[in-house]
Amino acid sequence: MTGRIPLMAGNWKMNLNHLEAIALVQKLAFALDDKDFDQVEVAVLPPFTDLRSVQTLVDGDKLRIVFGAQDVSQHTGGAYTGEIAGSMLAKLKCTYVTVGHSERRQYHAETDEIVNAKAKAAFANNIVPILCVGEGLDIRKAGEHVAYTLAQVDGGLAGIPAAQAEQIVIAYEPVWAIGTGEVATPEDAQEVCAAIRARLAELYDGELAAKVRVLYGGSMKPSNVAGIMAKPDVDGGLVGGASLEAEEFVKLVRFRDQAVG
Ligand SMILES: O=C[C@H](O)COP(=O)(O)O
Repeated sequence: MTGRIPLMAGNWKMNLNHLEAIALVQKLAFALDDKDFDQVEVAVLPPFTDLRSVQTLVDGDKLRIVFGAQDVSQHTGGAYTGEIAGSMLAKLKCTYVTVGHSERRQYHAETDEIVNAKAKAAFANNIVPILCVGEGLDIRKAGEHVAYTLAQVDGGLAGIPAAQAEQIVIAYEPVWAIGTGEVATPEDAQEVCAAIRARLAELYDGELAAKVRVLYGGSMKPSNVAGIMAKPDVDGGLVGGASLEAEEFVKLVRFRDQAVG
């Protein structure tokens, strides 16, 4: 984690309405203190319908929690019913947006080309993409997980210049570990996160690779966070289920206080 500030990002997925969103952010703000925020960047990624409420709360109370969206259109605007443009997210002061989450790839047929276009749409609006990559169970069983994940990294970063790539966050999320309770071992997470960093060094250079934060996601919880975060190439977590309860998420932010499971 050399020189990189860990990022703990709560991906709320399709959970919590705007009132529940306000309540959760207030609980997090109450529980976390400056020492936490000095050591870890804390982000929430609520559904689109919550973003304005979260922004108003964060701005009004000058909270150190940052926020972002779970998806962005590859288009800039116009006749794309149901889509949300990057400029709209920028207007709400989103810091981050996830692109290529496995649930988008699986249920919405998002290809690497689309994910790449979405990453570019985010950068065009000064929003940092959290590029999600990771293999399914069949690929892991076949021993192809590193190659498969790196191909997604290549596809997601195609044509993205170094000045933007150095800001990106990459989240390694083995699909078989998402929402299943089946967590990857710290060694599994380290293997792929290190391979992602090595690929960044090949695509760009070592200095850039050393700056980029690579997160792990998949059934991260207080009982396993310390072991995973102890690995040198894991710089944080993209957390689903455990980000919906303030008490759990605060424990993940305070990963240094948790016992190694
Ligand atoms: O984006 C978050 C991941 O999909 C992990 O979700 P999970 O923590 O519920 O397994």
